Amino acid sequence: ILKRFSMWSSRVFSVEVDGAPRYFGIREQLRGEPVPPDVFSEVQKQDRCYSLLVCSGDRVTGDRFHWELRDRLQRQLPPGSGLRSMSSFIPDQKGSLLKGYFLQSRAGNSSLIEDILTDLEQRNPVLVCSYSQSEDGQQWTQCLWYQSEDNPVRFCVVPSETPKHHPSVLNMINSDVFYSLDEACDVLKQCGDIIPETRSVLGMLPSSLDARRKPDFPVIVIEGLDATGKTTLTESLRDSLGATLLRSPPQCLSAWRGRFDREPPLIRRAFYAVGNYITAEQINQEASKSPVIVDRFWHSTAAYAIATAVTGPVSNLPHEGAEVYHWPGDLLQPSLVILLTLDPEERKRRLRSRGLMKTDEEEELDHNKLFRTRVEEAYRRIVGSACIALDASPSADLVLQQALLLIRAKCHL
Ligand SMILES: Nc1ncnc2c1ncn2[C@@H]1O[C@H](COP(=O)(O)OP(=O)(O)O)[C@@H](O)[C@H]1O
Ligand SMILES: Nc1ccn([C@@H]2O[C@H](COP(=O)(O)OP(=O)(O)O)[C@@H](O)[C@H]2O)c(=O)n1
Repeated sequence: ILKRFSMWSSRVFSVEVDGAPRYFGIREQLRGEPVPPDVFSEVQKQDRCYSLLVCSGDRVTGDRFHWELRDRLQRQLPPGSGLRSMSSFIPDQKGSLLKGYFLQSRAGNSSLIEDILTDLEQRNPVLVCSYSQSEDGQQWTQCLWYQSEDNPVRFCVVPSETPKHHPSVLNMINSDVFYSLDEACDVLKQCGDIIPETRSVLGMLPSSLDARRKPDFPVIVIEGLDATGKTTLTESLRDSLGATLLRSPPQCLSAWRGRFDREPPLIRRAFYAVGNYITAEQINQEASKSPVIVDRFWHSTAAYAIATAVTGPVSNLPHEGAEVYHWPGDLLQPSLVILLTLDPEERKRRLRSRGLMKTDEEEELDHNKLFRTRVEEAYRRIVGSACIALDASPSADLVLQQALLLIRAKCHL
């Protein structure tokens, strides 16, 4: 059966299944040489390629398996083989995204890869297809790898149109970014057996949450990348305004933060989302007595989640105004959000001068300019409680003065 197997831009190809195109996006290399412009044209005839997609019906176990699989493949694949993250999706259809990996084995080590795949297939729900090239190099055969040539889908690699939405956007709502407390709690509740700490985290939620109650005093959130000066400014604002200083995630969750930072995005972001709701309740209580200053809140949670889920240039981000940038309907909205902006070199200098251990994410922010640009742009696109950017490069005292001017103008303090 000859099927259209179309290459989309540089790293996505599609196979028409029952007349509908199912796209396969090879996103970024995890090991081996950088992903060539046209991944299939670089494959030598004697090489074998495999697409390996996690199809678990339960998203918590599926996300955790996908997360663990990456480490396992990076450790076990034979030298010389290529490993790249891969997604399969139906263009612009929400919830259609399957995440997985694209393996390329050099001649001679296919059997090693197939031993790994056999073991995986027996233990977990994965869809594995193998790809082989025809002698003339014009055609490819895709088939379920254990069926070898039993059910081949033969196809040609031809250019195809670009779907409107980047695949990572399709499953973002309430998987990478949470828009209600219930959605975030549902994910943590599903983890109860595998991560006992979730019960303690959920136990920190107040019995009644009135997150949307209008606070009596102004609530000012300070946002920004690591080492832009949030801690310094929030502490000075607390002293200058006689305000209460809170942060998200709240102090009561700090014992479990490291544990959830090791989890896949679905679980990690649910943890930070619940943290925002606990902080919102603390804000409500404190803002009945004095102004409240908050160090990070929902912007941090949403901007980092969106920028992590999407790879590549800023143009891959969901478009401005997309649903993904909307403030959760059940979460307190601050009176003002100040986004500290800083030149990357000055930020690195401050990071070094502070000397604290860098988290993986901070490492990523440092050497991955694309990621940093996506975070900064995602911050700016969030609506509901838009950010006002404030240049954090002057001295700490000058930044404080600028922030006080903004607060007095916007919050009449
Ligand atoms: N306006 C500023 N000018 C120079 N250095 C600053 C300024 N604000 C903060 N710093 C220093 O930069 C480092 C990071 O500041 P910090 O407040 O911890 O940032 P964040 O909380 O955003 O990570 C600290 O060593 C701090 O003393
Ligand atoms: N409300 C929040 C706060 C932090 N976070 C996450 O935690 C990271 C910041 O952790 P951090 O320890 O560097 O924060 P600070 O050192 O800036 O306080 C962010 O990059 C987010 O990924 C979040 O998702 N939601």
